[in-house]
Amino acid sequence: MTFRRVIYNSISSCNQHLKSVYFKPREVHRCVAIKSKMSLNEAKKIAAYRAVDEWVKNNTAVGIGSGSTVVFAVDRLAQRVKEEKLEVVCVPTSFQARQLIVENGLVLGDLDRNPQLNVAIDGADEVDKDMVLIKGGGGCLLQEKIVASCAERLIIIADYTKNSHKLGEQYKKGVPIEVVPLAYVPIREKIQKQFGGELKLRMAVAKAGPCVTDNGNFILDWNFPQDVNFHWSDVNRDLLMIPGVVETGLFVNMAQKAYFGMADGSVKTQDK
Ligand SMILES: O=C[C@H](O)[C@H](O)[C@H](O)COP(=O)(O)O
Repeated sequence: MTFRRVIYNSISSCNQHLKSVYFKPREVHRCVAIKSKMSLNEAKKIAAYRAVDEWVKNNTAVGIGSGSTVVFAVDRLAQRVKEEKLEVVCVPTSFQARQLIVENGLVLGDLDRNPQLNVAIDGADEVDKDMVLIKGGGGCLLQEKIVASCAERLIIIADYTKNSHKLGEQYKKGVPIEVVPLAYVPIREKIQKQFGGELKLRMAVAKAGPCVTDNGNFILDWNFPQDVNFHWSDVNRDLLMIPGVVETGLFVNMAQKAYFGMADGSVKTQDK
């Protein structure tokens, strides 16, 4: 097995689609499984580039989100830092984000030294009409929410498949909920009883057993009932009251603006 194949196989037990952006287009063409993602990647790229161009200014601290769309944002940020000699400190939301910052030669910060960020730029699994987000499809919700809460603005970058009227319309994997491992069974039962739906312990892909987050926790993916009109702010608060729930992938009243890369090459924006 070649070194590149080992890397390809090892990318993310939690987030398979990251593979498509870690490999150059030339290599993507060779792999049938990720070839169909090309237009989505172009959509992610135009959204990410536009958001970085509009929101990252000189002498600022920027939260760097996680996932496949953020790869393009970091790429653009690195270009701008080089070309415009921008001074920007980047605070990561995951191990993946930390690696992206370091590998792109950007200045790595942390919340100890940069507790207040000018902006955080992050992806989302779904964005509804009220700008409520589902995040955590790649298992990075906890640090993402902390970093977003420290930023003056949370700017979302995504492709057109994330743009929904109602949560659950496009993203079918449910709301990720990060939980302390020893409590996952009682938490699963409590949520099922209180809200209905089904919760699945997220399993790792290239590892036996469950997906373990950067914080050493498990993830329950809550496939919530589609026929209930949830008030997401209340649901989020109630979920967080359950002992052992560390964080939810529901981001309510956090994002101010979303950029969606569209299939026709345009970028659609949505404001809170
Ligand atoms: O846990 C992962 C993060 O919340 C991502 O921002 C989210 O899953 C969107 O990722 P992507 O840009 O790969 O669609």
